[in-house]
Amino acid sequence: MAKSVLIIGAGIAGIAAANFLQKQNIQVTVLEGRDRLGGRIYTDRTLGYPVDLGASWIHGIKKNPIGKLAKQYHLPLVKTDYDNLVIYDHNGNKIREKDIWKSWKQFAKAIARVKRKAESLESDLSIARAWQEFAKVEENNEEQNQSIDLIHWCRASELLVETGMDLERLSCWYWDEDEDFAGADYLFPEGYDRIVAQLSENLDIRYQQIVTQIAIVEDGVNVTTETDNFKGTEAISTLPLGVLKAGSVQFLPELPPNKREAIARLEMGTLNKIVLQFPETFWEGDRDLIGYLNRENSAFWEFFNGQKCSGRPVLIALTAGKAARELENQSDREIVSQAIAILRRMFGPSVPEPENARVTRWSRDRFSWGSYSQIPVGATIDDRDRLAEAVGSRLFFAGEATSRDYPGTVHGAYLSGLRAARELAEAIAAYK
Ligand SMILES: Cc1cc2nc3c(=O)[nH]c(=O)nc-3n(C[C@H](O)[C@H](O)[C@H](O)COP(=O)(O)OP(=O)(O)OC[C@H]3O[C@@H](n4cnc5c(N)ncnc54)[C@H](O)[C@@H]3O)c2cc1C
Repeated sequence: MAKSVLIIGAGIAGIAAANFLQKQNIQVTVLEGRDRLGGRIYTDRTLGYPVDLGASWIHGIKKNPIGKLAKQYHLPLVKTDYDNLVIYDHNGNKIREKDIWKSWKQFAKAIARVKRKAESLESDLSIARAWQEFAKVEENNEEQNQSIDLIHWCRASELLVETGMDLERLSCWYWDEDEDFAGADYLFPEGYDRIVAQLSENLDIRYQQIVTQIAIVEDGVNVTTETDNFKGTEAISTLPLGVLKAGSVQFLPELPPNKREAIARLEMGTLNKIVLQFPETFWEGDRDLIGYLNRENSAFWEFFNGQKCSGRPVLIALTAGKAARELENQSDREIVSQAIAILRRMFGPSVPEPENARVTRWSRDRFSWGSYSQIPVGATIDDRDRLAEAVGSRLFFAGEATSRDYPGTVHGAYLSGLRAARELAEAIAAYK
């Protein structure tokens, strides 16, 4: 019987899987709920130039498959460096560089101690609790408020903004269990979506097909969308963890208990971006990152200098975790004015109103319900493997949350798509 595979989701995982299978001469149809490609790779061009509202960076270029694709497709890249950083306090004082590096060292020592101590305990605990018990930072820094604030800034930058998860939820045992590629980080000045566009050439992609049911039947898989029915001999689901958690797609028969439990245990973190385009630059344009010593615990710790990539006077405020989710309840105008208020504390009252702004709300996006998956207390890294397991020989799973080694990244999602496609191809070969 001729094979025809259905792939659910036209993010990088789904497109990677489709591309692989089509090259094996297997007929593939991709079903996508949105009216565009890329999922959490989302390049906005409404400002007249590309701005990535989802993924921006290739994290670690060496041997990174996304770096290889960029080279293969001749896509220009811009190198960035998180260490090229400046930090201001709420009175507009610039922190001395040597104080920043001293705090990074203190933070690195403290978090290593926290992790070591936590791992000697019988059960996992949140980073926030473990930090409180074992960091010993406050005791060592009596009367040194700025130094403590700086260590808290490092913690927020490394843990909160990086994972999008509140430290009260984030697992101390597993938060950094993923692997890294070596080398510098790079941005796509023409937009991250160029990668997905290139990979998806000649694929049969059906847009605005919002999947509501995936049923394994005797001779294949039936997929029902809000408007149509599709029949395949096999299927690959790349539905994000947030969508699986929301339960908006029914599986028939029900997914096995170990997969359902893993879905319930893992969580989505939230990272949002507020893109602010100004008439001109008022910050140090050669810096990559501008930090805010957020003593009052506002939603804002970091502003990324978008000028390096876009050539325009653009700052991108990054907000994460609960503060980011709460901010999503407000209007764009209110969110922007809060970001501007923080910039005025850092750079003074002359900071102008932005000419243009774009605001993301990833935790309310019905096609992802969050930015990327994380391991909270109560879940383990094995839950990612449970998420990745095929159901029988017809239904396969991919997506960033299924990646044990590289979760929450574009390269992890891409590799998961290839892994699921290989599993499917092997299953076909086995019953030929
Ligand atoms: C703000 C932000 C910043 C990030 N920054 C980086 C970064 O700098 N570097 C990096 O490597 N990674 C980054 N990431 C993570 C990266 O974007 C993701 O890990 C990766 O893109 C996930 O790919 P995926 O194919 O697994 O999922 P997705 O891209 O979410 O693809 C899943 C697809 O399924 C579709 N879908 C969902 N529900 C349905 C349905 N019911 N019916 C049909 N289709 C459906 C979705 O629309 C989507 O297109 C960032 C993510 C966010 C949100």
